[in-house]
Amino acid sequence: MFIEPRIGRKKLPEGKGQIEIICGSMFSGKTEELIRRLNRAIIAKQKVEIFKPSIDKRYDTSEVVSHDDARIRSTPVNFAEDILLLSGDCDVIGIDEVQFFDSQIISVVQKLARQGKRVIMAGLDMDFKGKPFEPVPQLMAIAEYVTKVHAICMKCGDLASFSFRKTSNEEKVLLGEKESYEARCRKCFYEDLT
Ligand SMILES: Nc1ncnc2c1ncn2[C@@H]1O[C@H](COP(=O)(O)OP(=O)(O)O)[C@@H](O)[C@H]1O
Ligand SMILES: Cc1cn([C@H]2C[C@H](O)[C@@H](COP(=O)(O)O)O2)c(=O)[nH]c1=O
Ligand SMILES: [Zn+2]
Repeated sequence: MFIEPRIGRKKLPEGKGQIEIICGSMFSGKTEELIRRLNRAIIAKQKVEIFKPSIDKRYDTSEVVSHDDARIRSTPVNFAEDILLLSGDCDVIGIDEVQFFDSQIISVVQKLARQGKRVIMAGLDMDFKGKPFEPVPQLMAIAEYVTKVHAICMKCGDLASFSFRKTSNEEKVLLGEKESYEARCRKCFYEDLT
């Protein structure tokens, strides 16, 4: 389990922020882990702002919601730059579904960390073809802390790192949950990839 290197009521000094990213396949617990870290920051009475891309309307238009219905308030935004404008003087920033943001997200999170903020993101590291899902690989490179979580393969029960798409749609972005995707291990993913 991720243990915060520091937490408390004092603001991080200017320039001493940090970037954390939680990545993995669908159903691997990224959103649950993001909510867990944000709730602990709220308990520590830190000022927390949470964002998600406004295209993600799966379970709720404003809340961040896990597949198991864990929920936390959030602000939907259209562009990465909106996060800079809306984060104000908060201490901690949470961002879910970070794979759907434009490439500006990289400079945005770097600026926030240099302002002394703790930035915690969750997102898919690979798409339905098993290819890296930009901008997540670049965010992993600049993060101080990278956590990769795993789901359970729906075919064999091993650990899963891939998101298998069950429909023939070839668009990279296709919102969905269990009706359209299932978690798979490497073997079971490539066996059925067309
Ligand atoms: N194949 C699976 N492997 C693991 N958890 C699953 C699976 N299918 C459904 N779940 C549920 O999904 C929850 C994780 O949801 P969530 O945090 O939203 O994942 P993610 O954000 O990575 O898609 C688990 O606690 C579990 O209840
Ligand atoms: C693999 C893959 C997924 N998506 C979509 C499907 C879901 O709406 C989200 C991922 O949600 P989760 O919280 O990680 O379960 O992304 C997509 O658009 N394209 C893909 O290749
Ligand atoms: Zn498998």
